Amino acid sequence: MSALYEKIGGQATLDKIVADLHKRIQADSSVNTFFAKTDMAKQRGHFVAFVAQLLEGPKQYAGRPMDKTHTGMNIQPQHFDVVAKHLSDAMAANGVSADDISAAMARVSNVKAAILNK
Ligand code: HEM
Repeated sequence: MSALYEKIGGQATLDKIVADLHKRIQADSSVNTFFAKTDMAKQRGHFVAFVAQLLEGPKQYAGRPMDKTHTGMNIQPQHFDVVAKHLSDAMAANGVSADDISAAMARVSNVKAAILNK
């Protein structure tokens, strides 16, 4: 079990963070068009599993790799930054400390290259 995954409150907190993140994304016209045809309930499950794994929690992500998932979307750095900011705000809103948010976001930035310009 990872210190970080446990520290932020484990699965229960992560579920809340990702639900909150999706609300923020859907309310933001600079990124919500990307998700127009997405089944958000299904995507939420995948995202929770992926982020749990990223934080060294249980290995349960069984979705597609990041480059394949985002193929054809032509995601630009500004889109990535908007989604990353919503994720960081969602963590803060759910009681994650500033230090833990920084550590989590450093891991999220590791997947940036796999997601951009695909
Ligand atoms: C912040 C880092 C990001 C991570 C860790 C991430 C992770 C994921 C994961 C795990 C999935 C589900 C994969 C699957 O269904 O097999 C997914 C799907 C998706 N992502 Fe990302 N993503 C990120 C950033 C973004 C950004 C910036 C955008 C666009 C602004 C985006 C757009 C999408 C869309 C539209 C889908 C759904 C595809 C579909 O409907 O099948 N993602 N992402």
